[in-house]
Amino acid sequence: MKELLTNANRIQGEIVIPGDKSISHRSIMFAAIAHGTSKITGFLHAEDCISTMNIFRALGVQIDELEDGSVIVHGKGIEGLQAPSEALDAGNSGTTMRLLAGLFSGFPFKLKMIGDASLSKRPMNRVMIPLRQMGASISGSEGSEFAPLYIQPVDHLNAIEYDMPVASAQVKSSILLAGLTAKGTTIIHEKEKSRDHTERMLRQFGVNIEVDDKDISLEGGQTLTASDVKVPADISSAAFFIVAALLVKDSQLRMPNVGLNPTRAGIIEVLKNMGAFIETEYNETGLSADLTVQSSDLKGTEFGGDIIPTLIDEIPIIALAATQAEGTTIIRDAQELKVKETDRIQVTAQELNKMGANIIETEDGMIITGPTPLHAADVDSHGDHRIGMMLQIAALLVEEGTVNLADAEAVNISFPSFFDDLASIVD
Ligand SMILES: O=C(O)C1=C[C@@H](OP(=O)(O)O)[C@@H](O)[C@H](O)C1
Ligand SMILES: C=C(OP(=O)(O)O)C(=O)O
Repeated sequence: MKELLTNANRIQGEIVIPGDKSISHRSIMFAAIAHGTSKITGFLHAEDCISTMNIFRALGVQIDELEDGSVIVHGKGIEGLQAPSEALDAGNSGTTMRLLAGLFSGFPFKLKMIGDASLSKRPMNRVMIPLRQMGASISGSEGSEFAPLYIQPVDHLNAIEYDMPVASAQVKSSILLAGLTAKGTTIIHEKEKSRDHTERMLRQFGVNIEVDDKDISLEGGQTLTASDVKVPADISSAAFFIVAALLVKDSQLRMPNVGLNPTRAGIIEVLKNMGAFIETEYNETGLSADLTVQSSDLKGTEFGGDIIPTLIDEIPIIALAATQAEGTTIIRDAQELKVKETDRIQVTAQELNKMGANIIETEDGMIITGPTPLHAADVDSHGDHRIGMMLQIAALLVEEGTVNLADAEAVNISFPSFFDDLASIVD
């Protein structure tokens, strides 16, 4: 149990948010399968990305971590990777397991991928079904769709044309990475646009990939060329500090260089619709911005549909903001939350309601009525990093008593310095 910070007077100053998790994973993957040496600056040194890094080390790739936090990857090309001597451990990371299932399906050696208890309960048919259509030999534990995953070498993969049944960047990326080693042109049609880091970064590594809004195509057999990657701050991590500064009175917080790729920036739009003061000063790439946030009086809102994939990981912290907003907030079309590290609809409602919130779970989201004062309670992250961080921000609003968090170490999955960074800006 960790005793959380409570009763915050104000939040002031500037905070450097750690690197984007989605981009950090992909920077290691693409640099490892590229020819030549790539330097990654702003890399996220957190458990999920370390799982990805260790997997490529086990495949024979030299990866150096420098003292200034940057990472040098000595790429070997896809054909240069070696068969590992042990099972590859994706830890808690869905991104690692699903993207690499696609990449490894075209490899000439057999592999086993394992994960922790949470990852071993997350659905893998969403990648195994299209990968089998491409000719992959991939199966889950004892005929199930769950990890450990077993991949056997096949003669070759064939490209497919695939209509995505679910909005998921992990599924899209898995198929694209299998498409790299497949014969023919892989074509994907998305119903709702999911984060496009894979498409942008493959292009940066020299891959010819065509993107026409929700239609993507990539020809197999292409090689990657080393490229340096500058990872911006993670909007999904910044989200906790944004909401903290909005909800704690008399606050003003600046966060430099936060990634605001349009396929990830839905939280800014939703919070602004709720009345949030958030200033965005974009840099020249148009994909990241310096953010300034001030305490704001919020009102309830409704959202669903296409915006959901652009803020999927931020829904627990948006739900907390909604508990402090005037009126009702309705979140729809977010059923994907049920298959994250926890069922984030159920756990968000259960844990915040313990503190006095009024959240009703629905099949595909939540109905939240505010504002409700939050009171002390013992709460639990259930091993989910985003739930743990959201509950610490909730605790800042508790005026009396102690809030204890079970399984607080979960924050190490995406944001190891979270508690220390927060303490440095809270009065
Ligand atoms: O591709 C990625 O880096 C991610 C995609 C999303 O998952 P889904 O593809 O399952 O929606 C997101 O929730 C996850 O945190 C990271
Ligand atoms: C869902 C998440 O990650 P992953 O799917 O990679 O485990 C997350 O970080 O919120």
